[in-house]
Amino acid sequence: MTHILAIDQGTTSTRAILFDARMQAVGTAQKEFSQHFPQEGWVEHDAEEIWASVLKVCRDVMESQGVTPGQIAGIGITNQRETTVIWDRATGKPLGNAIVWQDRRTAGICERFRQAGCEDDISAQTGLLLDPYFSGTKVKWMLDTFPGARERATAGELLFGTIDSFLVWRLTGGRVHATDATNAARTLLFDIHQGVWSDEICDLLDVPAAMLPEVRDCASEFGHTTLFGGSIPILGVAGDQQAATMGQACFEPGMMKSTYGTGCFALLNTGTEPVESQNRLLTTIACQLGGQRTYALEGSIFIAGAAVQWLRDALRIIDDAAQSGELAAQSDPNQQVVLVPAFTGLGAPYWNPDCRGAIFGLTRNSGRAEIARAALESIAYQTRDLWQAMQGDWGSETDVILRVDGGMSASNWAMQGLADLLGAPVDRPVMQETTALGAAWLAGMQAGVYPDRAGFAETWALDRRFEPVMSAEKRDAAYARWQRAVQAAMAF
Ligand SMILES: Nc1ncnc2c1ncn2[C@@H]1O[C@H](COP(=O)(O)OP(=O)(O)O)[C@@H](O)[C@H]1O
Ligand SMILES: O=P(O)(O)OC[C@H](O)CO
Repeated sequence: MTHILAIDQGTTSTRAILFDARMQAVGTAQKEFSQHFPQEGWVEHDAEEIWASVLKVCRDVMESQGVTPGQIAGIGITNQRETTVIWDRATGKPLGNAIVWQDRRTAGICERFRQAGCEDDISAQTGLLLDPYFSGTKVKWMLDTFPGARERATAGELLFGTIDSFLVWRLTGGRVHATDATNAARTLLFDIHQGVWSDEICDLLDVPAAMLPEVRDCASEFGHTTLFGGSIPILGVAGDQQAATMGQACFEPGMMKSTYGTGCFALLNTGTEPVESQNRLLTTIACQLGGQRTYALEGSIFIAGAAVQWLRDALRIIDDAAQSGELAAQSDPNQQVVLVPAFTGLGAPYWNPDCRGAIFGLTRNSGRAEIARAALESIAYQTRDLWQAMQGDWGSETDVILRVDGGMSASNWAMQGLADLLGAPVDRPVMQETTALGAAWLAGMQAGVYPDRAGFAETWALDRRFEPVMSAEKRDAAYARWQRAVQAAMAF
Protein backbone atom coordinates (compact mmCIF):
# COMPACT_ATOMS: atom_id res chain seq x y z
CA MET A 1 0.00 0.00 0.00
CA THR A 2 1.87 2.96 -1.31
CA HIS A 3 -0.49 5.91 -1.37
CA ILE A 4 -2.57 8.19 0.84
CA LEU A 5 -5.67 9.93 -0.51
CA ALA A 6 -6.40 13.40 0.88
CA ILE A 7 -9.85 14.90 0.39
CA ASP A 8 -9.85 18.69 0.79
CA GLN A 9 -13.43 19.87 0.83
CA GLY A 10 -13.04 23.69 0.64
CA THR A 11 -15.51 26.56 0.43
CA THR A 12 -15.36 26.96 -3.33
CA SER A 13 -14.03 23.65 -4.56
CA THR A 14 -13.35 20.05 -3.61
CA ARG A 15 -9.95 18.53 -4.26
CA ALA A 16 -8.61 15.02 -4.04
CA ILE A 17 -4.85 14.68 -3.93
CA LEU A 18 -2.93 11.42 -4.04
CA PHE A 19 0.32 11.32 -2.10
CA ASP A 20 2.95 8.65 -2.62
CA ALA A 21 5.01 6.86 0.02
CA ARG A 22 7.45 9.83 0.12
CA MET A 23 4.61 12.30 0.83
CA GLN A 24 4.88 13.76 -2.67
CA ALA A 25 1.64 14.85 -4.34
CA VAL A 26 1.43 12.73 -7.47
CA GLY A 27 -2.08 13.53 -8.73
CA THR A 28 -4.85 16.07 -8.17
CA ALA A 29 -8.47 16.34 -9.22
CA GLN A 30 -10.59 19.38 -8.45
CA LYS A 31 -14.22 20.36 -8.86
CA GLU A 32 -15.87 23.69 -8.15
CA PHE A 33 -19.43 23.67 -6.89
CA SER A 34 -22.28 26.18 -6.63
CA GLN A 35 -22.53 28.95 -4.11
CA HIS A 36 -26.09 29.93 -3.16
CA PHE A 37 -26.92 33.40 -1.87
CA PRO A 38 -30.70 33.18 -1.27
CA GLN A 39 -30.89 36.40 0.74
CA GLU A 40 -28.59 39.26 1.69
CA GLY A 41 -25.96 37.86 4.07
CA TRP A 42 -27.00 34.22 3.53
CA VAL A 43 -24.58 31.68 2.03
CA GLU A 44 -25.57 28.08 1.36
CA HIS A 45 -24.14 24.93 -0.25
CA ASP A 46 -26.04 21.92 -1.51
CA ALA A 47 -24.59 19.05 0.56
CA GLU A 48 -25.59 16.59 -2.20
CA GLU A 49 -23.58 18.58 -4.73
CA ILE A 50 -20.62 18.58 -2.34
CA TRP A 51 -20.99 14.82 -1.94
CA ALA A 52 -21.11 14.31 -5.70
CA SER A 53 -17.98 16.46 -6.07
CA VAL A 54 -16.16 14.34 -3.48
CA LEU A 55 -17.04 11.11 -5.28
CA LYS A 56 -16.02 12.57 -8.61
CA VAL A 57 -12.62 13.93 -7.58
CA CYS A 58 -11.71 10.74 -5.69
CA ARG A 59 -12.62 8.58 -8.68
CA ASP A 60 -10.90 10.94 -11.13
CA VAL A 61 -7.62 11.10 -9.26
CA MET A 62 -7.46 7.33 -8.74
CA GLU A 63 -8.27 6.71 -12.38
CA SER A 64 -5.81 9.29 -13.72
CA GLN A 65 -2.99 7.81 -11.63
CA GLY A 66 -4.03 4.21 -12.17
CA VAL A 67 -4.19 3.68 -8.42
CA THR A 68 -6.63 1.13 -6.98
CA PRO A 69 -8.11 1.09 -3.45
CA GLY A 70 -5.78 -1.79 -2.58
CA GLN A 71 -2.83 0.59 -3.06
CA ILE A 72 -4.24 3.24 -0.72
CA ALA A 73 -3.24 2.90 2.94
CA GLY A 74 -5.72 5.48 4.16
CA ILE A 75 -7.89 8.53 3.50
CA GLY A 76 -7.39 11.88 5.24
CA ILE A 77 -10.30 14.33 5.20
CA THR A 78 -9.97 18.07 5.66
CA ASN A 79 -12.79 20.52 5.24
CA GLN A 80 -14.23 24.01 5.33
CA ARG A 81 -15.07 24.35 9.02
CA GLU A 82 -18.28 25.46 10.81
CA THR A 83 -20.47 24.85 7.74
CA THR A 84 -23.47 23.03 9.12
CA VAL A 85 -25.38 20.05 7.78
CA ILE A 86 -28.34 18.27 9.37
CA TRP A 87 -29.36 14.99 7.78
CA ASP A 88 -31.77 12.14 8.24
CA ARG A 89 -30.22 9.13 9.97
CA ALA A 90 -32.43 6.69 8.06
CA THR A 91 -32.12 8.09 4.54
CA GLY A 92 -28.89 10.14 4.77
CA LYS A 93 -30.78 13.02 3.08
CA PRO A 94 -29.90 16.55 4.20
CA LEU A 95 -32.72 18.49 5.85
CA GLY A 96 -31.99 21.53 3.68
CA ASN A 97 -28.99 23.28 2.20
CA ALA A 98 -25.86 23.42 4.34
CA ILE A 99 -25.46 26.80 6.05
CA VAL A 100 -21.97 28.02 5.20
CA TRP A 101 -19.53 29.52 7.70
CA GLN A 102 -19.82 32.92 5.97
CA ASP A 103 -23.60 33.04 6.50
CA ARG A 104 -24.81 35.91 8.71
CA ARG A 105 -28.45 34.90 9.24
CA THR A 106 -28.01 34.11 12.91
CA ALA A 107 -26.65 37.56 13.84
CA GLY A 108 -29.96 38.25 15.66
CA ILE A 109 -29.76 35.00 17.66
CA CYS A 110 -26.19 35.87 18.67
CA GLU A 111 -27.25 39.34 19.72
CA ARG A 112 -30.10 37.99 21.87
CA PHE A 113 -27.72 35.67 23.75
CA ARG A 114 -25.24 38.50 24.12
CA GLN A 115 -27.95 40.75 25.59
CA ALA A 116 -28.83 37.93 27.98
CA GLY A 117 -25.23 38.01 29.24
CA CYS A 118 -24.19 34.56 27.93
CA GLU A 119 -21.11 35.50 25.90
CA ASP A 120 -18.46 35.32 28.64
CA ASP A 121 -19.51 31.85 29.72
CA ILE A 122 -19.69 30.58 26.12
CA SER A 123 -16.27 32.07 25.36
CA ALA A 124 -14.73 30.59 28.49
CA GLN A 125 -15.80 27.10 27.47
CA THR A 126 -15.43 27.22 23.69
CA GLY A 127 -12.67 29.80 23.13
CA LEU A 128 -15.00 31.41 20.55
CA LEU A 129 -17.21 34.50 20.46
CA LEU A 130 -20.93 34.87 19.89
CA ASP A 131 -20.76 35.33 16.14
CA PRO A 132 -22.88 33.77 13.36
CA TYR A 133 -19.63 32.30 11.96
CA PHE A 134 -19.80 29.23 14.21
CA SER A 135 -22.08 26.20 13.81
CA GLY A 136 -24.07 26.32 17.07
CA THR A 137 -26.48 29.11 16.18
CA LYS A 138 -26.84 27.69 12.65
CA VAL A 139 -28.00 24.36 14.14
CA LYS A 140 -30.41 26.25 16.38
CA TRP A 141 -31.75 28.19 13.41
CA MET A 142 -32.40 24.99 11.44
CA LEU A 143 -34.07 23.27 14.38
CA ASP A 144 -36.21 26.37 15.02
CA THR A 145 -37.12 26.72 11.34
CA PHE A 146 -37.86 23.25 9.95
CA PRO A 147 -41.17 21.96 11.36
CA GLY A 148 -40.74 19.04 13.75
CA ALA A 149 -36.93 19.08 13.40
CA ARG A 150 -36.13 19.48 17.10
CA GLU A 151 -38.41 16.60 18.10
CA ARG A 152 -36.89 14.40 15.42
CA ALA A 153 -33.36 15.36 16.49
CA THR A 154 -34.20 14.57 20.13
CA ALA A 155 -35.50 11.17 19.02
CA GLY A 156 -32.16 10.53 17.26
CA GLU A 157 -33.70 10.68 13.77
CA LEU A 158 -31.71 13.73 12.64
CA LEU A 159 -27.95 14.08 12.86
CA PHE A 160 -25.76 17.17 12.92
CA GLY A 161 -22.30 17.40 11.49
CA THR A 162 -19.78 19.74 9.97
CA ILE A 163 -18.75 18.72 6.44
CA ASP A 164 -16.14 16.20 7.65
CA SER A 165 -18.76 14.39 9.68
CA PHE A 166 -21.24 14.33 6.80
CA LEU A 167 -18.57 12.93 4.48
CA VAL A 168 -17.50 10.26 6.98
CA TRP A 169 -21.16 9.26 7.35
CA ARG A 170 -21.64 9.03 3.59
CA LEU A 171 -18.28 7.35 2.90
CA THR A 172 -18.91 4.68 5.53
CA GLY A 173 -22.45 4.04 4.32
CA GLY A 174 -23.95 5.51 7.51
CA ARG A 175 -21.91 3.36 9.87
CA VAL A 176 -19.87 6.13 11.53
CA HIS A 177 -21.15 9.42 12.93
CA ALA A 178 -17.95 11.08 14.14
CA THR A 179 -15.89 14.23 13.90
CA ASP A 180 -12.47 15.23 15.16
CA ALA A 181 -11.58 17.62 17.97
CA THR A 182 -10.52 20.48 15.64
CA ASN A 183 -13.86 20.53 13.84
CA ALA A 184 -15.77 20.11 17.11
CA ALA A 185 -13.87 23.13 18.45
CA ARG A 186 -15.56 25.33 15.81
CA THR A 187 -19.15 24.49 16.64
CA LEU A 188 -19.67 26.74 19.69
CA LEU A 189 -20.96 23.58 21.41
CA PHE A 190 -17.62 22.03 22.45
CA ASP A 191 -15.71 22.57 25.67
CA ILE A 192 -12.13 22.87 24.40
CA HIS A 193 -10.66 22.51 27.89
CA GLN A 194 -12.40 19.25 28.81
CA GLY A 195 -12.60 17.91 25.25
CA VAL A 196 -16.33 17.14 25.46
CA TRP A 197 -19.60 18.58 24.16
CA SER A 198 -20.84 21.25 26.59
CA ASP A 199 -24.19 20.17 28.08
CA GLU A 200 -24.71 23.70 29.31
CA ILE A 201 -24.33 25.35 25.90
CA CYS A 202 -26.31 22.61 24.14
CA ASP A 203 -29.15 23.27 26.63
CA LEU A 204 -28.87 27.00 26.09
CA LEU A 205 -29.11 26.68 22.29
CA ASP A 206 -31.61 23.83 22.58
CA VAL A 207 -29.45 21.42 20.57
CA PRO A 208 -30.23 17.78 21.52
CA ALA A 209 -27.17 15.68 22.44
CA ALA A 210 -28.57 12.77 20.41
CA MET A 211 -27.74 14.55 17.15
CA LEU A 212 -24.07 15.25 17.93
CA PRO A 213 -21.20 13.21 16.43
CA GLU A 214 -18.66 11.34 18.53
CA VAL A 215 -15.43 13.33 18.84
CA ARG A 216 -12.17 11.52 18.01
CA ASP A 217 -8.46 12.30 17.70
CA CYS A 218 -7.37 13.81 14.37
CA ALA A 219 -5.43 10.64 13.56
CA SER A 220 -7.65 7.69 14.43
CA GLU A 221 -10.08 5.15 12.97
CA PHE A 222 -13.08 6.74 11.24
CA GLY A 223 -14.34 3.55 9.60
CA HIS A 224 -13.88 2.22 6.05
CA THR A 225 -15.28 3.19 2.70
CA THR A 226 -16.09 0.61 0.06
CA LEU A 227 -17.38 3.08 -2.51
CA PHE A 228 -14.36 2.98 -4.80
CA GLY A 229 -14.30 -0.71 -5.56
CA GLY A 230 -12.36 -1.90 -2.51
CA SER A 231 -12.09 -1.12 1.19
CA ILE A 232 -10.08 1.95 2.27
CA PRO A 233 -9.79 3.06 5.91
CA ILE A 234 -10.43 6.70 6.85
CA LEU A 235 -7.59 7.48 9.24
CA GLY A 236 -7.35 11.25 9.51
CA VAL A 237 -9.76 14.19 9.93
CA ALA A 238 -9.03 17.86 10.65
CA GLY A 239 -10.55 21.24 9.88
CA ASP A 240 -8.76 22.80 6.92
CA GLN A 241 -7.00 25.54 8.85
CA GLN A 242 -5.73 23.11 11.44
CA ALA A 243 -4.67 20.69 8.70
CA ALA A 244 -2.72 23.55 7.08
CA THR A 245 -1.08 24.32 10.43
CA MET A 246 0.08 20.70 10.56
CA GLY A 247 0.98 20.71 6.85
CA GLN A 248 3.17 23.75 7.54
CA ALA A 249 4.77 21.80 10.41
CA CYS A 250 3.87 24.53 12.91
CA PHE A 251 4.26 22.04 15.75
CA GLU A 252 6.19 24.23 18.18
CA PRO A 253 4.69 27.01 20.34
CA GLY A 254 5.23 30.36 18.64
CA MET A 255 5.02 29.02 15.09
CA MET A 256 2.37 30.67 12.91
CA LYS A 257 0.80 30.09 9.52
CA SER A 258 -1.65 32.08 7.48
CA THR A 259 -3.71 30.48 4.73
CA TYR A 260 -5.06 32.62 1.90
CA GLY A 261 -7.99 30.80 0.36
CA THR A 262 -11.53 32.17 0.18
CA GLY A 263 -10.89 33.71 3.58
CA CYS A 264 -7.65 34.07 5.50
CA PHE A 265 -6.98 32.22 8.71
CA ALA A 266 -3.88 32.76 10.81
CA LEU A 267 -3.11 30.22 13.53
CA LEU A 268 -0.39 30.59 16.15
CA ASN A 269 0.55 27.41 18.00
CA THR A 270 0.42 28.13 21.75
CA GLY A 271 1.34 24.65 22.98
CA THR A 272 -0.60 22.36 25.30
CA GLU A 273 -2.19 25.21 27.29
CA PRO A 274 -4.94 27.35 25.77
CA VAL A 275 -4.22 31.10 25.75
CA GLU A 276 -7.19 33.36 26.36
CA SER A 277 -7.06 36.29 23.94
CA GLN A 278 -7.25 39.85 25.23
CA ASN A 279 -7.52 41.08 21.64
CA ARG A 280 -10.63 39.41 20.26
CA LEU A 281 -8.86 36.44 18.71
CA LEU A 282 -10.20 32.92 19.06
CA THR A 283 -8.75 30.12 21.14
CA THR A 284 -9.00 26.85 19.31
CA ILE A 285 -7.67 23.30 19.15
CA ALA A 286 -4.76 23.05 16.69
CA CYS A 287 -4.72 19.25 16.84
CA GLN A 288 -5.51 16.34 19.09
CA LEU A 289 -3.19 13.36 18.81
CA GLY A 290 -3.05 10.45 21.23
CA GLY A 291 -5.65 12.23 23.38
CA GLN A 292 -3.29 15.21 23.83
CA ARG A 293 -4.60 18.57 22.71
CA THR A 294 -2.43 21.34 21.26
CA TYR A 295 -4.02 24.78 21.21
CA ALA A 296 -3.78 27.78 18.93
CA LEU A 297 -4.77 31.41 18.82
CA GLU A 298 -6.67 32.05 15.60
CA GLY A 299 -7.46 35.16 13.64
CA SER A 300 -10.21 34.61 11.07
CA ILE A 301 -10.76 36.95 8.13
CA PHE A 302 -13.80 36.20 6.03
CA ILE A 303 -12.69 37.71 2.72
CA ALA A 304 -9.24 37.16 1.19
CA GLY A 305 -9.19 35.30 -2.15
CA ALA A 306 -12.92 36.05 -2.31
CA ALA A 307 -11.96 39.70 -2.96
CA VAL A 308 -9.99 38.50 -5.99
CA GLN A 309 -13.03 36.49 -7.11
CA TRP A 310 -15.05 39.68 -6.76
CA LEU A 311 -12.62 41.47 -9.11
CA ARG A 312 -13.11 38.61 -11.57
CA ASP A 313 -16.83 37.80 -11.26
CA ALA A 314 -18.55 41.02 -10.15
CA LEU A 315 -16.29 43.80 -11.50
CA ARG A 316 -14.95 41.66 -14.37
CA ILE A 317 -11.68 43.58 -14.39
CA ILE A 318 -9.59 40.40 -14.54
CA ASP A 319 -10.21 37.09 -16.31
CA ASP A 320 -8.47 34.92 -13.79
CA ALA A 321 -7.11 35.31 -10.28
CA ALA A 322 -3.45 35.27 -11.34
CA GLN A 323 -3.97 38.55 -13.27
CA SER A 324 -4.76 40.47 -10.08
CA GLY A 325 -1.07 40.89 -9.20
CA GLU A 326 -0.11 42.02 -12.73
CA LEU A 327 -2.90 44.59 -12.71
CA ALA A 328 -2.04 45.84 -9.21
CA ALA A 329 1.59 46.28 -10.30
CA GLN A 330 0.38 48.79 -12.94
CA SER A 331 -1.37 51.00 -10.37
CA ASP A 332 -0.40 54.60 -9.66
CA PRO A 333 1.68 54.42 -6.44
CA ASN A 334 0.60 57.93 -5.46
CA GLN A 335 -3.06 57.05 -5.17
CA GLN A 336 -4.37 55.97 -1.79
CA VAL A 337 -7.36 53.84 -2.60
CA VAL A 338 -8.43 51.59 0.30
CA LEU A 339 -10.93 48.73 0.01
CA VAL A 340 -12.58 47.38 3.15
CA PRO A 341 -13.84 44.00 1.88
CA ALA A 342 -16.52 43.53 4.54
CA PHE A 343 -18.82 41.78 2.05
CA THR A 344 -20.02 39.40 4.76
CA GLY A 345 -19.24 41.51 7.81
CA LEU A 346 -15.87 41.68 9.52
CA GLY A 347 -14.22 38.84 11.41
CA ALA A 348 -11.28 39.14 13.79
CA PRO A 349 -10.56 41.37 15.57
CA TYR A 350 -13.68 43.47 14.82
CA TRP A 351 -16.43 40.81 14.81
CA ASN A 352 -18.97 43.07 13.19
CA PRO A 353 -21.56 40.99 11.28
CA ASP A 354 -23.44 44.06 10.04
CA CYS A 355 -20.58 46.00 8.46
CA ARG A 356 -20.47 45.95 4.65
CA GLY A 357 -17.76 46.69 2.12
CA ALA A 358 -16.52 50.18 1.21
CA ILE A 359 -13.97 51.89 -1.02
CA PHE A 360 -12.21 55.10 0.04
CA GLY A 361 -9.85 57.53 -1.64
CA LEU A 362 -11.17 57.40 -5.22
CA THR A 363 -10.18 60.11 -7.69
CA ARG A 364 -10.99 60.65 -11.38
CA ASN A 365 -7.76 58.78 -12.12
CA SER A 366 -8.67 55.70 -10.09
CA GLY A 367 -9.29 52.71 -12.29
CA ARG A 368 -9.01 48.94 -12.54
CA ALA A 369 -5.39 48.81 -11.44
CA GLU A 370 -5.97 50.86 -8.29
CA ILE A 371 -9.00 48.76 -7.34
CA ALA A 372 -7.04 45.52 -7.89
CA ARG A 373 -4.23 46.86 -5.78
CA ALA A 374 -6.62 47.92 -3.02
CA ALA A 375 -8.16 44.43 -3.04
CA LEU A 376 -4.78 42.72 -2.64
CA GLU A 377 -3.62 45.24 -0.04
CA SER A 378 -6.79 44.74 1.98
CA ILE A 379 -5.66 41.18 2.66
CA ALA A 380 -2.30 42.42 3.92
CA TYR A 381 -3.92 45.07 6.13
CA GLN A 382 -6.26 42.50 7.63
CA THR A 383 -3.33 40.19 8.30
CA ARG A 384 -1.58 43.04 10.07
CA ASP A 385 -4.66 43.47 12.28
CA LEU A 386 -4.30 39.81 13.28
CA TRP A 387 -0.53 40.02 13.58
CA GLN A 388 -0.79 42.89 16.05
CA ALA A 389 -3.53 41.16 18.02
CA MET A 390 -1.41 37.99 18.23
CA GLN A 391 1.64 39.89 19.35
CA GLY A 392 -0.52 41.50 22.03
CA ASP A 393 -1.60 38.09 23.29
CA TRP A 394 1.64 36.19 22.79
CA GLY A 395 4.30 38.84 23.45
CA SER A 396 5.85 40.97 20.76
CA GLU A 397 9.40 40.18 21.86
CA THR A 398 9.17 36.84 20.04
CA ASP A 399 10.23 36.93 16.41
CA VAL A 400 7.44 35.13 14.65
CA ILE A 401 7.99 34.29 10.99
CA LEU A 402 4.79 33.86 9.09
CA ARG A 403 4.43 30.75 6.90
CA VAL A 404 1.90 31.33 4.14
CA ASP A 405 -0.09 29.00 1.90
CA GLY A 406 -3.42 28.73 0.08
CA GLY A 407 -4.38 29.70 -3.48
CA MET A 408 -3.59 33.37 -3.07
CA SER A 409 -0.09 32.78 -1.71
CA ALA A 410 0.85 32.05 -5.33
CA SER A 411 0.73 35.81 -5.94
CA ASN A 412 4.24 37.24 -5.53
CA TRP A 413 2.83 40.75 -5.60
CA ALA A 414 0.39 40.03 -2.76
CA MET A 415 3.04 38.23 -0.66
CA GLN A 416 5.59 41.03 -1.10
CA GLY A 417 2.88 43.53 -0.13
CA LEU A 418 2.16 41.41 2.93
CA ALA A 419 5.81 41.40 4.05
CA ASP A 420 5.96 45.17 3.50
CA LEU A 421 2.83 45.94 5.48
CA LEU A 422 3.79 43.58 8.31
CA GLY A 423 7.37 44.76 8.39
CA ALA A 424 8.35 41.12 8.79
CA PRO A 425 9.52 38.28 6.55
CA VAL A 426 6.99 35.96 4.99
CA ASP A 427 7.94 32.36 4.12
CA ARG A 428 6.25 30.45 1.33
CA PRO A 429 6.94 26.71 1.23
CA VAL A 430 7.57 24.65 -1.88
CA MET A 431 4.46 22.63 -1.08
CA GLN A 432 1.58 25.10 -1.10
CA GLU A 433 -1.17 22.47 -0.82
CA THR A 434 -0.43 22.34 2.89
CA THR A 435 -4.06 21.70 3.84
CA ALA A 436 -4.21 18.44 1.89
CA LEU A 437 -0.68 17.57 3.01
CA GLY A 438 -1.70 17.97 6.66
CA ALA A 439 -4.68 15.64 6.17
CA ALA A 440 -2.53 13.13 4.30
CA TRP A 441 0.10 13.26 7.03
CA LEU A 442 -2.52 12.47 9.70
CA ALA A 443 -3.82 9.47 7.76
CA GLY A 444 -0.34 8.29 6.75
CA MET A 445 0.96 8.52 10.30
CA GLN A 446 -2.04 6.59 11.58
CA ALA A 447 -1.43 3.98 8.87
CA GLY A 448 2.20 3.74 9.96
CA VAL A 449 3.58 4.78 6.57
CA TYR A 450 4.52 8.43 7.29
CA PRO A 451 6.95 9.82 9.89
CA ASP A 452 6.10 11.33 13.27
CA ARG A 453 6.00 15.09 13.91
CA ALA A 454 9.77 15.58 14.04
CA GLY A 455 10.40 13.55 10.90
CA PHE A 456 7.61 15.33 9.07
CA ALA A 457 8.85 18.79 10.16
CA GLU A 458 12.23 18.04 8.55
CA THR A 459 10.55 17.72 5.16
CA TRP A 460 9.24 21.34 5.18
CA ALA A 461 11.11 23.22 2.41
CA LEU A 462 11.22 26.94 1.64
CA ASP A 463 10.23 28.11 -1.83
CA ARG A 464 10.75 31.82 -1.24
CA ARG A 465 11.19 34.28 1.61
CA PHE A 466 9.64 37.73 1.04
CA GLU A 467 11.62 40.36 2.96
CA PRO A 468 10.03 43.72 3.77
CA VAL A 469 11.40 46.63 1.74
CA MET A 470 8.90 49.39 2.58
CA SER A 471 10.04 52.13 4.98
CA ALA A 472 8.54 52.06 8.48
CA GLU A 473 7.13 55.56 7.92
CA LYS A 474 5.28 54.57 4.77
CA ARG A 475 4.05 51.36 6.36
CA ASP A 476 2.66 53.09 9.42
CA ALA A 477 0.95 55.78 7.34
CA ALA A 478 -0.66 53.14 5.13
CA TYR A 479 -1.83 51.11 8.10
CA ALA A 480 -3.27 54.22 9.77
CA ARG A 481 -5.28 54.86 6.56
CA TRP A 482 -6.62 51.32 6.72
CA GLN A 483 -7.67 51.75 10.34
CA ARG A 484 -9.53 54.95 9.51
CA ALA A 485 -11.23 53.22 6.57
CA VAL A 486 -12.41 50.33 8.76
CA GLN A 487 -13.81 52.70 11.36
CA ALA A 488 -15.64 54.65 8.65
CA ALA A 489 -17.07 51.46 7.11
CA MET A 490 -18.33 50.29 10.50
CA ALA A 491 -19.89 53.70 11.16
CA PHE A 492 -21.72 53.71 7.80
N1 LIG B 1 -2.38 34.02 -8.36
C1 LIG B 1 -3.36 34.41 -7.55
N2 LIG B 1 -3.44 35.69 -7.11
C2 LIG B 1 -4.40 36.10 -6.27
N3 LIG B 1 -5.39 35.30 -5.80
C3 LIG B 1 -5.38 34.01 -6.19
C4 LIG B 1 -4.38 33.50 -7.07
N4 LIG B 1 -4.65 32.19 -7.29
C5 LIG B 1 -5.76 31.90 -6.56
N5 LIG B 1 -6.20 33.00 -5.91
C6 LIG B 1 -7.38 33.10 -5.01
O1 LIG B 1 -7.28 32.03 -4.07
C7 LIG B 1 -8.55 31.47 -3.79
C8 LIG B 1 -8.51 29.96 -3.95
O2 LIG B 1 -7.65 29.43 -3.00
P1 LIG B 1 -7.96 28.00 -2.36
O3 LIG B 1 -6.85 27.78 -1.38
O4 LIG B 1 -8.16 27.04 -3.45
O5 LIG B 1 -9.34 28.36 -1.63
P2 LIG B 1 -10.51 27.49 -0.92
O6 LIG B 1 -9.82 26.36 -0.22
O7 LIG B 1 -11.12 28.48 0.01
O8 LIG B 1 -11.48 27.04 -1.96
C9 LIG B 1 -9.54 32.09 -4.74
O9 LIG B 1 -10.36 32.96 -3.99
C10 LIG B 1 -8.68 32.86 -5.75
O10 LIG B 1 -9.31 34.08 -6.09
O1 LIG C 1 -12.42 26.93 2.48
P1 LIG C 1 -11.41 27.85 3.07
O2 LIG C 1 -10.01 27.41 2.78
O3 LIG C 1 -11.65 29.28 2.76
O4 LIG C 1 -11.54 27.69 4.68
C1 LIG C 1 -12.73 27.96 5.33
C2 LIG C 1 -12.55 27.93 6.83
O5 LIG C 1 -12.32 26.65 7.33
C3 LIG C 1 -13.71 28.55 7.53
O6 LIG C 1 -13.48 28.63 8.91
